[in-house]
Amino acid sequence: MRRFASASFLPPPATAAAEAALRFGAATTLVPRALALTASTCPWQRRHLCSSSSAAATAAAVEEARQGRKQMGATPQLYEYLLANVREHPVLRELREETAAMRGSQMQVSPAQAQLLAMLAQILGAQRCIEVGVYTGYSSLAVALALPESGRLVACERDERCLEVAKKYYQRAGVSHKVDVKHALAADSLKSLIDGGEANSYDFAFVDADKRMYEEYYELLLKLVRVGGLIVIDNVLWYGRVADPLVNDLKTISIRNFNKKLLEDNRVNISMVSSSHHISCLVYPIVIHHQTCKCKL
Ligand SMILES: C[S@@+](CC[C@H](N)C(=O)[O-])C[C@H]1O[C@@H](n2cnc3c(N)ncnc32)[C@H](O)[C@@H]1O
Repeated sequence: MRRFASASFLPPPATAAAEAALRFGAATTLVPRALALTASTCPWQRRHLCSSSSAAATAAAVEEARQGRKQMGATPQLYEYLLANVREHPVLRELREETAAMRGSQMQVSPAQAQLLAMLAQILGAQRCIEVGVYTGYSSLAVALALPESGRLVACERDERCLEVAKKYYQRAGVSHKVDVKHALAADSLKSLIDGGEANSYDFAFVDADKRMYEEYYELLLKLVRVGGLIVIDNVLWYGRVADPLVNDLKTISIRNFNKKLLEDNRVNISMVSSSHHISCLVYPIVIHHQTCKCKL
């Protein structure tokens, strides 16, 4: 039995022309073989927070997040360029702007990451998705927008106030009917899905919540995601800390152990992505309906 596990994401955008193009049509292609992607990437936000990080580096990273330069490894100039070249739905942009003023805004995936998540779901032909760790909804909204009308995204989050923001933007973007919000501890929500007979019925999952629970989420998601589906796991490089033998806090150790487990787990195929902005470009051809398409290709 093979599944894929992969991880992480992205930044925002920009042009009006690009905005209109963001609604992905229903994907129709299913992965032909039983594969599971397990990979993850380091969040752009805290790229300077590697082991040897000084207080100054930390402050720089915080300032960077505050300003929205959330692309790991990107200079301000490169980040601006990324923003100008990533398609971001206008409602995603509004959500990103509202979230920027909120506590924890550095947790939000970047627009480029969200774009990659949405494309992965689209390539998979995903109909049924799960997100663990919604925050204010940026990544979940990006995936929901990419799902067909009949698609469903189970959005697991424990923080009610964050969910209020997320739900507002699901509605604004016209995708509320696709999102099943689970306000509870994510592990409990995932267990409920399994108990409800939904094992092996999901195509795609994104994990972006408490790091010390990754192994448990992974095992639960392996039950829920079908063979040939994809599990994307954020933050597996933990801003470089996993590679620093001098860093041994509990979260870092958990992620290190989790990565080792994935490496040795022959139930899945894995791909560890070191930084989304190192990916040159993924282009997924779509059917264009000339009367309605406003895409600038
Ligand atoms: C990194 S943020 C998610 C960011 C989100 N993917 C986005 O793009 O905006 C992590 C979220 O996980 C939630 N979380 C942490 N532990 C959780 C748990 N045990 N159950 C449910 N949600 C949890 C936090 O409340 C937080 O909102």
